[in-house]
Order: sequence, then C-alpha cells, then structure tokens
Amino acid sequence: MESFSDRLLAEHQATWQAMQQHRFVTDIEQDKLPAGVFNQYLVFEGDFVATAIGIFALAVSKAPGIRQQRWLVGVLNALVDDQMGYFEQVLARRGINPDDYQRNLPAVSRFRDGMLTAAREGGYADIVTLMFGAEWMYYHWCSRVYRSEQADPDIRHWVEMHAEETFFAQARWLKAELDQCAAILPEGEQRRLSALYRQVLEWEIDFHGAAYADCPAG
Ligand SMILES: Cc1ncc(CO)c(N)n1
Repeated sequence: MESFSDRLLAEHQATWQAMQQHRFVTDIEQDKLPAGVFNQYLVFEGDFVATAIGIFALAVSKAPGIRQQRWLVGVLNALVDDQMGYFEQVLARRGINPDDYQRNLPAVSRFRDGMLTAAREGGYADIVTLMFGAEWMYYHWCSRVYRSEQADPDIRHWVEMHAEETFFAQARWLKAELDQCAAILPEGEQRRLSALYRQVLEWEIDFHGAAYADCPAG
C-alpha cells in the first residue's frame, strides 16, 4: 500500500511542482540569483531559525515517547548551535545588517505565524506534517540544483548543506515518522493533515517569492 507521505506527494503534485520550479529555485539552478535577493533571503532564513526552534520544541513536548524526543533534541541542538552560528557567520561575511532589510513582509509573517500556530494548536502528527512538508521539499530542490554550478560560494554552500546526507536523513526521519503517525489515524484526520501539508507548500512558495520584494525585475 502507498505510504501516507507518498499519498500527500501524489495528491499535491501541482503545488509541489510550483515550488520545485519556483523562480528562486530556477534562478539558483541557472546561477542567476541576484546577490541582493540572496541576502534578503538569508535575513528571512536567519529569522526562521527562531521559528523552527519553537516548532521543534513543541514537537519534543508533544512527542509520544523517548525515541522521538531523543532525535528531536538532536535537531534542536543543531538549530541552536550550528544553524545560529552559521547565520552569524554568513551575515558577517556578506556584510549584511538585518536592520537594513525587510523582516516582516506579509508572506514571511504568514509562513512563520501559520507554522507556529499550527504547531501550537495541533498534535504531534501536525508538527511532523509541517516539518516533513518543509524539509522534504527543500531537500528535493537542493539535490537537483546541486548538479548545476553556483559561482557565489555562499549560495553554493547553502545548496550543499541541504543536499547532503545529514539533512536528507532528517527529512527521511520526518517522512517515516509521518507514515507511522498516520497509519493509526482515521481517514478524516488524514484528510486534515493532507490539507495542512498543502498549506505548508503554499506558505513556502510565497515565502520564497518575498525575497524578490525589493527586486521586482529580478
Ligand atoms: C523556508 C524554509 N523552508 C524549509 C527549509 C528547510 O529546512 C528552510 N531552511 N527554509
């Protein structure tokens, strides 16, 4: 039988493709992403780390057992140490002062608040759906784009970080975890999670468009 996560991917193919072919993704693939757009994106992403910490903390508190908590605490640890450190370094290297950039464009707030609210109000399966939606999609476009070249070393490194085994393992863990959660859920709950998954992809598409806000001509 088709797994629940594969069912979600099949049900929302069009939305998935819209993200995989997003201008932000194809610009990186064709090595023509304007540096200013990447800088703005890094500011949004640096802010998103704080959101991700909040979401994974809720996952720890709602997880059904120690097996999940042990893994999720590892994820949290990587976010607070490696990811936070990464953003400090890359912003400094590129001379980015976040105060000079947009911080709260509607598409960015919608993604952040939508994810956090869903994580707060939902159960463990909801949170796993959110993060599976975000990470599986991200791994896929980065592993494709990895096969082309990016001249800017920071852009190249960003793609590599999300195409490498550590990140893939995290996305795979979420996928397997989602399948395990969904297997015991009634059809109505599965349909609700499917709608939430699609919502995540739509929030993501708009979030990635927001980096172009001050650069409409590309
Ligand atoms: C906006 C966004 N979605 C997904 C990921 C993958 O973790 C990310 N880093 N940023």
